[in-house]
Amino acid sequence: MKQWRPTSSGIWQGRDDTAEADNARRLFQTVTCSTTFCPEQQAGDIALLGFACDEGVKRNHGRTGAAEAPAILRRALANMASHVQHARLTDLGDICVAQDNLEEAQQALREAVLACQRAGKRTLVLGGGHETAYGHGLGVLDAFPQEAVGIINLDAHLDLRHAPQATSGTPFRQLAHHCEAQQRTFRYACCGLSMAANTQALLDEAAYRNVTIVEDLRCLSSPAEAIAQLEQFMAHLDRIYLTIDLDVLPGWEMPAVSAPAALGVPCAILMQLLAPICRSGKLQAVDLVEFNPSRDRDGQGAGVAARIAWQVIRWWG
Ligand SMILES: N=CN[C@@H](CCC(=O)O)C(=O)O
Ligand SMILES: [Mn+2]
Ligand SMILES: [Mn+2]
Repeated sequence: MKQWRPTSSGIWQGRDDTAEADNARRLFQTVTCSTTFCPEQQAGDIALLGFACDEGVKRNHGRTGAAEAPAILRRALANMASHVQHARLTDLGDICVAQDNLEEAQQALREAVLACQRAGKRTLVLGGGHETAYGHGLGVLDAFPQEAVGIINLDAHLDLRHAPQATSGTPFRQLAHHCEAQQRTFRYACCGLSMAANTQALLDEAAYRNVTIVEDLRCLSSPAEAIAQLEQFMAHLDRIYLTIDLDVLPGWEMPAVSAPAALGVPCAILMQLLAPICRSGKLQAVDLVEFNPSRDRDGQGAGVAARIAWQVIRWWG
């Protein structure tokens, strides 16, 4: 796979406490890394993939920098504790974009995800703008052709844009078209949506596609009601693909994105929404997208993003 590269040696590093106790381990000590892309030969329950891509955000007229996210997020995860309950991670490297060819990179991500899922692993993809979701989503749909696969997007934006080419604003419109072509039902929920950040045209498209919308205001005023709405959506699914656009968080908590949210759903509430999704027994794939390290402040955003990823891994185990 020409778009593939292994993770640089030296990324998974941290503080070594094992002289204190054998179980005083951190993720850098329990992750397995591979120098070739062979998911079926790797131990581990969760395949970690990076999508090193700026092209989707660039085409969507946003602030680029998301291509650096996989490396920065791995570094931020490396020093976090690895408990016995954790699902085990295997790092299967990055998919990169060659010569601005986003479509080719999304296809490479789709194939990599499918290979991981077929090898019995769940997939955790870090990086890129939300164009990551087209490749990741296709891979998950391919892996379970006969099952009801639902997408839960934690995001201020619907990303159902109509555009002449793929961007970070189009992935769910593209997945809807894919489902149509395959005569599959498109099952999509967007949670944390800001009405102020989505045009009437996008809301009309969402209504036409029967999208479940949980507004940011609902998440803030009544997390329990937001969870009930998500549980109703999940009840009809066999598998869940969860995609976390970090601009769902408030800008003060997550400055490191292309489009920081004025209001947003704070991490503490987001965790309450994540718990039932992660514990549903249906969660098959997760990604964290739109993280832009060049806009971070003192590593704050990286820390928040890594904590969310860590929590998913913990609850997934
Ligand atoms: N990934 C999607 N991003 C948003 C960006 C919004 C903005 O730049 O304000 C979108 O396309 O709607
Ligand atoms: Mn998005
Ligand atoms: Mn967004």
